[in-house]
Amino acid sequence: MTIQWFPGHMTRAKRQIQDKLKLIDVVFELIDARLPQSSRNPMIDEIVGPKPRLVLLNKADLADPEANAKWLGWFRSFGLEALAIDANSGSGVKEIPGRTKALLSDKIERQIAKGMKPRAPRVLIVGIPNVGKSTLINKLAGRSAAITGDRPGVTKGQQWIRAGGDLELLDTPGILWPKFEDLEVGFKLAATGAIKEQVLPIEEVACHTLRWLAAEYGGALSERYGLSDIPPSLPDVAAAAAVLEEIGRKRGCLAGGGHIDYEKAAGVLLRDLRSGKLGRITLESPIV
Ligand SMILES: Nc1nc2c(ncn2[C@@H]2O[C@H](COP(=O)(O)OP(=O)(O)OP(=O)(O)O)[C@@H](O)[C@H]2O)c(=O)[nH]1
Repeated sequence: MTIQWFPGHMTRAKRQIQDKLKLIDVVFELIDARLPQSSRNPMIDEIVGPKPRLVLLNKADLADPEANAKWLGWFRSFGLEALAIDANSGSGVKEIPGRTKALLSDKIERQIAKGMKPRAPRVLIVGIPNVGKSTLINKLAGRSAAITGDRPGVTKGQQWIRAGGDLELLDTPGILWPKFEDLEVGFKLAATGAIKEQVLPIEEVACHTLRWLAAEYGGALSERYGLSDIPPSLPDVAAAAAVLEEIGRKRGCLAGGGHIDYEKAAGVLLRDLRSGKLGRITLESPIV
């Protein structure tokens, strides 16, 4: 589902999350490991405020392992606890309850000092559409998933999900808008499937993607499509279109009259990127 974000929607989304923050102990900020910058909400610090937060780089299985390590270091340098996970397979997910408790250790110690039995931390998962929020909820809940019923103060219809004995999750995650501030960000979000490709012309999305890929992963491109060496810098969209044409030719994406069907070629490239067939790829590096 692609949401059309207008200022009114953004204000409402922000307000809904801030209402839920009153009920929880910790926020899991889910971002796409392939686009840790562009898949973040630009107002996230303001929205979450001082509430403890765990940043989860999801889809880490599709992202470049070296880049994952760099990004984790980058988040930690800003004092944010961060983990790389794959909510689909569950890799890294087991570490989440322990990290959550570590984040809340002061609060837990205070409860113990008062003779209280520390309760399971209450969690809200937030992130942009399609980043894997529902997949993570299901994975965390696993077979021990149990809806614990309405509690006072919880929005009508909203429930807590018990994840093992360790966490309680609000069943409806907070949906945030991504960073739309420039067209390049839009192209990256479309390339990874975070926004529907119909929003932007697919050939343009593919050409922009080829420019990023050539810079960092030219070898993977040449290998996958049997292309001769691609220069690391494709100076403009026309140069990228020439590479797309070559991919189309190699893959038999033909329109009438022996012409290349660019739309088809773009579809091949983007499907390969999203499914990991081009290898593990991250489309942006931390700015240091
Ligand atoms: N490869 C990979 N795919 C993932 C991972 N997590 C989620 N996905 C896939 O990403 C897609 C979106 O996942 P969802 O859990 O529906 O995402 P969501 O954030 O709940 O989406 P909305 O309901 O649109 O807000 C699904 O096809 C998942 O299978 C992951 O860690 N790795």
